[in-house]
Amino acid sequence: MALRIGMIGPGGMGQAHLDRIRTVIAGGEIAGVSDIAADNVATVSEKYGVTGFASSEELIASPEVDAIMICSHGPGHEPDVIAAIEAGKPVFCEKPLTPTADAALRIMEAEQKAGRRLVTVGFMRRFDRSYREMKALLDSGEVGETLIVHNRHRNPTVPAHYTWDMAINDTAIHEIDTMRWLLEEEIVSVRVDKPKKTSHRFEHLQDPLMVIMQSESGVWIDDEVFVNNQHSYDIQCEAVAELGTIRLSDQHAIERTGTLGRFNTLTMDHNQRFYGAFVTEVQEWITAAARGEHTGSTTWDGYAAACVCDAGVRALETDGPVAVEMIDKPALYS
Ligand SMILES: NC(=O)c1ccc[n+]([C@@H]2O[C@H](COP(=O)([O-])OP(=O)(O)OC[C@H]3O[C@@H](n4cnc5c(N)ncnc54)[C@H](O)[C@@H]3O)[C@@H](O)[C@H]2O)c1
Ligand SMILES: O[C@H]1[C@H](O)[C@@H](O)[C@H](O)[C@@H](O)[C@H]1O
Repeated sequence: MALRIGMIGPGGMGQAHLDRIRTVIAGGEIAGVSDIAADNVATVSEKYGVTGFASSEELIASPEVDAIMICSHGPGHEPDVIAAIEAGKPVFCEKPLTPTADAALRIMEAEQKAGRRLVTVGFMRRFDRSYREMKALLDSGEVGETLIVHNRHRNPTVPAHYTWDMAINDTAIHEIDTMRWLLEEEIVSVRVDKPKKTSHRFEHLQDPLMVIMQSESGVWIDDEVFVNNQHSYDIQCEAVAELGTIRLSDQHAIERTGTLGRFNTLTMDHNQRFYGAFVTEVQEWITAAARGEHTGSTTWDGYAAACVCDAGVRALETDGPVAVEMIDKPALYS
C-alpha cells in the first residue's frame, strides 16, 4: 500500500514536492493538505483532488494519514514537528528544521522521549550528484586534507517576507549543513563581513554578505550570500585540498554556440538547479518511512545547523567571530 502523506503548508516548495510525488516518485500518495491560509487549502485540495484539513492538528491526527511533510515557513515548523512525533508518525520537514537552536532542542527532546528517529530534515544538497562526487573524491584521500572551502549562494531575488536574519537561517543554512556533511565535523565559529550593499531591493537587508566559518580541525570556509543578484540561482563550491582543488562545474546540461557567442542557460531557482536532488531525497524518505525506517538528515543535523545559524545571526549584529555553542550529541543520533 502507498504511504499516505499529509502535507502542511503546500506553497511553492510543497507543491513542487506534491508534483513529483504524483509523477516521478514511487510508493507515496497525497492524502490531504492543511495550511494557515484557508484559501490555499481550498485551491490545493481541489487542484490535487485530496482532502483539505481545517488545521495541522487535524491532519496529523487523521487515521487516513501515515506520514507528514511540513513545507510551511521555518518559524512555524516546531509545533507541527512535535505533534507528528507525539503521534508516532514519520515527518519530513523542509529546511530549516527551526530557525533557532532552542526550538530545535525542544524537537530533539520530544524525539528522544519517543525513543526513535522520526524526523528527516530537507537538506537536499546531500543528494545532489555533483556535491556527492566532490565528497567521494575528498573521502578517497586522493587530494589529501581539505584546507579551505569557498561557497557562493546567489538568488535572483527573495520575497518581501524575507527578514534580515534569513540570509543566515534560511539561505546560508544550506552551506552550513553541506559543510558539516562534506567535512564530517562541526563548525565552531562564525564571522559575518558586510560588503557594500546592493541598491536593488529591500533596505532592511544586508545584501550581499560574506559568512566566514571555521571547522573544528581549522578548515576555513567562506560563503558569499547574495540573494538579490537580479540574474540567476547560482550555487558554487570549491574545496581546496593539499594536493588539488575540486569545484562544482557550472550546472548546465548543454552549451550553445552561435553568432552571439558561446553560452549556456542559467538556472533561476532551486527547483531547476536541484531537481534531481529533490527527487532522490523525497523518494528515499518515502521508501524508508513506508518500511518504518529513518533516512536522511536527523534532528541533530537540524539542531547543529541552527546552532551555527544562531552564532551567524549574532555575528551579523556585531563585528568579529562568534563561537558556536551546542550540547553534546545525544545517544539517539550517534
Ligand atoms: N530546499 C530548498 O531549496 C527550499 C526551497 C524553497 C523553500 N524551502 C523551504 O520550504 C519552506 C516553504 O517555503 P516556500 O518557498 O514554499 O514558501 P511559500 O510561501 O511558497 O509557502 C509556504 C506555505 O506555508 C503556509 N504557512 C505559513 N506558515 C504556516 C503555518 N504556521 N502553518 C501552516 N501553513 C503555514 C503559507 O500559507 C504557504 O502556503 C521553508 O521552510 C523554506 O525554507 C526550501
Ligand atoms: O528558502 C529558499 C531556498 O532554500 C533556496 O534554495 C535558497 O536559495 C533561498 O535563499 C532560500 O530563501
